[in-house]
Amino acid sequence: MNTYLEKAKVLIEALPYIQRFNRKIIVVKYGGSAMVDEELKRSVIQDVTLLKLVGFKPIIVHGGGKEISRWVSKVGMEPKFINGLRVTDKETMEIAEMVLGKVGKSLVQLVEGLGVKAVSLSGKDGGLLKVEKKYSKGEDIGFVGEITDVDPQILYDLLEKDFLPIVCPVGLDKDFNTYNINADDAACAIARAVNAEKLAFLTDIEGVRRDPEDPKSLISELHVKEARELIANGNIGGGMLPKLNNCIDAIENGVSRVHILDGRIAHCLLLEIFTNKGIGTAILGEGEENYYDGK
Ligand SMILES: NC(=[NH2+])NCCC[C@H](N)C(=O)O
Repeated sequence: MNTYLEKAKVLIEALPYIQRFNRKIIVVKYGGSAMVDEELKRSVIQDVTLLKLVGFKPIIVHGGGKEISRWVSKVGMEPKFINGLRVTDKETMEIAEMVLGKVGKSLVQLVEGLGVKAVSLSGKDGGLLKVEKKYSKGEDIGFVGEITDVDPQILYDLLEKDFLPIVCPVGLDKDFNTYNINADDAACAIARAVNAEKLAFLTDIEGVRRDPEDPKSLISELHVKEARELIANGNIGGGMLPKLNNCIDAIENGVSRVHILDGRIAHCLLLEIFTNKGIGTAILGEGEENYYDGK
């Protein structure tokens, strides 16, 4: 096939997806290596901006990457751990909130640079994320919150005005104290609350593996039922387990498809969303077939 035709084929493969996801909400959990490496960062932002410009409604939910730890040690604080979890005392929470705010604005800057209007906010804004204090095996780990309620109105308002919302996982409890939230949990809760068409996690692994030790055992499509079986049989590694549980939770609560993608691959979002085969793991609801037969 001549190369012009080949290029055209790549573009036309995207057509059914552009049609299908037009005006649909796609929540992207942005974290891991893709946040640290400048090249990758640019590629993620280009992808999300492109999704916006072809008519989807992306929402970014981001973590702080390694930036929070970096700033904690920069100000000379000793990180404290309980059960392997960092304790978020008042000072740590203050730094986390500052760093997350700064990360959000740096993403806004990149998106604006590509000609799309973006707004960064935290779960405090507009009462977006309400939390209660979370304990780890009964131990107090400080200002770490579990989401109890989501009010997505602020996101709808921003989307309606054509802004790209960029959310950091900080929320308030019933007494209006500030808490840090796990970014995966925040992305999942937001995707559920807005009935997102898609939720995509950018991670540091190719996707879900059939054998946790074998990088070549990537599962391209996984139905929730099979995902539950893999978990029950102990076939899901420690880091993937909470993610996969989040994926199942999202699918069971109205999100059509969840994607676990390798954020270390440049343009993983475009490769997943605009091709038939994708590059990561797509998790589908019961009885759902692939949309297209790949022809
Ligand atoms: N890992 C996979 N098998 N992905 C398939 C993706 C299909 C389609 N592009 C979608 O976004 O839904």
